Amino acid sequence: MLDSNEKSGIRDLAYKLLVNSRPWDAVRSVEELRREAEELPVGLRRFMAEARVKEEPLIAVANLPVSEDLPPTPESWQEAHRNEAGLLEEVVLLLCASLLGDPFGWAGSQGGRLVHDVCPSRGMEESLTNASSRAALNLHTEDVFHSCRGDYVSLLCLRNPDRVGTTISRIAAPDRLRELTALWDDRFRFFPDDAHFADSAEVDLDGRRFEWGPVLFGPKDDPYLRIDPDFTRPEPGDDQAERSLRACEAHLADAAERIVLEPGEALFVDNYRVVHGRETFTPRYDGTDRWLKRTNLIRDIRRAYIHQRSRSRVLS
Ligand SMILES: O=C(O)CCC(=O)C(=O)O
Ligand SMILES: [Fe+2]
Repeated sequence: MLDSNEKSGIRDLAYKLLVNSRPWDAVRSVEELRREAEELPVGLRRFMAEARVKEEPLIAVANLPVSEDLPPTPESWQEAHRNEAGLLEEVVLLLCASLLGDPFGWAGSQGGRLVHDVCPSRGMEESLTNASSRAALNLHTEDVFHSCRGDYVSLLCLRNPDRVGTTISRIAAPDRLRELTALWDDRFRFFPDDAHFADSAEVDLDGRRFEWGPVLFGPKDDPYLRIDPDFTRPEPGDDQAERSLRACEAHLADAAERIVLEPGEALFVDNYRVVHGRETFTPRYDGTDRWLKRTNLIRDIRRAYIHQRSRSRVLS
């Protein structure tokens, strides 16, 4: 929890960066943001450094600045982008996030933007994207399909008047999964989610490029996790893998908790240790809807450069 001096210091820093970087382009400014993050309050920097080395599953920072004259919640990310809605908050998120990792984007997701707007959109209410509302987002690893998926999903809340919960879960008792050895094998196909098919979500899974891999990997006693029930499929006929996958999902469902983000609160979700999702809600579409800014962070951007074969933070 930041105190009021720290909060206003962060506001001033973000504001200064923004006025010196017009027109705003997060990709162009990201290196400067990392440098300027050294001006953030020392308590925050130490807190984030410690959380990073300890691989804390969830890192919460409260009392970040949000503009008093925040514009109405946009009805889509495109509208947010066009109107540059919530730029100060975008810079605040990027500053804090860059203490943990390197922000990056996906060419096919929200137009390659580094910072996404999470707000309910008309026509998307039941979709499997973060523009949904009436349908829940199941607990998932972000961008499960890709070996360069983020190490963290960073969320900064601008508005959440109906106290809609973000759901989170992790492997609470690794021992209970010990028998499910299939989870450690490359017996699972991970498909891109619908957010990567902006205008063509009707492309069925079979038409999407996927990666093979395990659901559990890394430290045996406290494994990393890769799972998204909607986009993870064993090979047809591999009943053991299928059963193990369902058991793992049930384990995660049992351990699920909800976190209600408040305006000015940021949550950094370790995407290797924690799955996240969202409860259902009724969209308002009156400018007062729930609104988050979100960015993906990778701990070593070189993983992305190697995949991309170029120094680009926007992966395709
Ligand atoms: O809206 C939320 O709380 C999380 C949505 C989500 O899964 C995401 O943006 O990746
Ligand atoms: Fe997500």
